[in-house]
Amino acid sequence: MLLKNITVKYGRKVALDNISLTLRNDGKIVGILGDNGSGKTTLVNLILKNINKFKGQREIEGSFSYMPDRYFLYESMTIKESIDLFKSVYSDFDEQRMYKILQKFSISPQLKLHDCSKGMHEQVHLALVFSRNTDFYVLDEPLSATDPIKRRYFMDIIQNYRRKNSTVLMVTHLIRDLGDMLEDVIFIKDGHILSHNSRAEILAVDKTLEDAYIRRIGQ
Ligand SMILES: Nc1ncnc2c1ncn2[C@@H]1O[C@H](COP(=O)(O)OP(=O)(O)OP(=O)(O)O)[C@@H](O)[C@H]1O
Repeated sequence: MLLKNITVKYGRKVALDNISLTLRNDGKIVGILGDNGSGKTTLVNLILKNINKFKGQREIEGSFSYMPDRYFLYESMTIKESIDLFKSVYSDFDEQRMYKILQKFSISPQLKLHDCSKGMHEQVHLALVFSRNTDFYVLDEPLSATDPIKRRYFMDIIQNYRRKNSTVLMVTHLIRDLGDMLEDVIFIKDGHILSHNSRAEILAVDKTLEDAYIRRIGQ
C-alpha cells in the first residue's frame, strides 16, 4: 500500500498535509496514534477508498475488513441472523470461524442483539469482522477495552483468529491498554505523519509507547 504526497481537504480545512506512507502486507499489527483531530479517521477513510478526492498518489491492493467506532448490526436481529447476513454479503466470510469464536466466549447465536450486554456486542462485532478472510483488518477506535477481561478477548480475537499473515491497522487512544500488541506505530499530528517505526525502534529511544506519544504528540 503506497500513499505519496497526499493532501486531503474538507473545504479549506487541511486534514492530511502532503503525507507519504508505505505499508507492506506483512502480518503486523500497526497502530495509528495521534490526538483528536490529527487526521487518523481521514487516513483510514483514504485507505478504505471512502475518500476519493485528494491530491497525490494512492496505490492500494488487497481486501479489507473494517470495524468502525460504532455498532453496525440490527438490534432486532439474532446473532445467527447477523451471521447469515454477513455470509450473504461477504464471500470471504468464514462461518465456521465465527461459530468457533462464539463458542469460545459462550455466546449463544440465538440471542438477539438487543439482549446482549455491551461487552457481548463488542465481541460479536469483532468476531464478525475477524471471521472474514481479508488482507487487511482496519479498526477505527474499535472499543472501550479498558477492563482486563475485555482487553483479553480483544487481543485473543485479533491475535488468534484473523487470516494468517494479514495486517491489522488500528486507530486507538488506548495506548496503555492495547499498546502491548502494536508491532509498528504510526504517529500522526495536525495532518502530518511524524514517524512510522517498529516497537523496538521506538523503545530504543523512549521507555514506553506512552512516553513516545507524549514526547512526539505533546500535551
Ligand atoms: N466532514 C468534515 N468537514 C470538515 N472538517 C472535517 C470533516 N471531517 C473531519 N474534519 C476535520 O479534519 C481534521 C481531521 O479529522 P479526523 O476525523 O481525520 O481526525 P481524527 O484524528 O480521526 O480525530 P478524532 O480522534 O477526534 O476522531 C479535524 O480537524 C476535523 O475537524
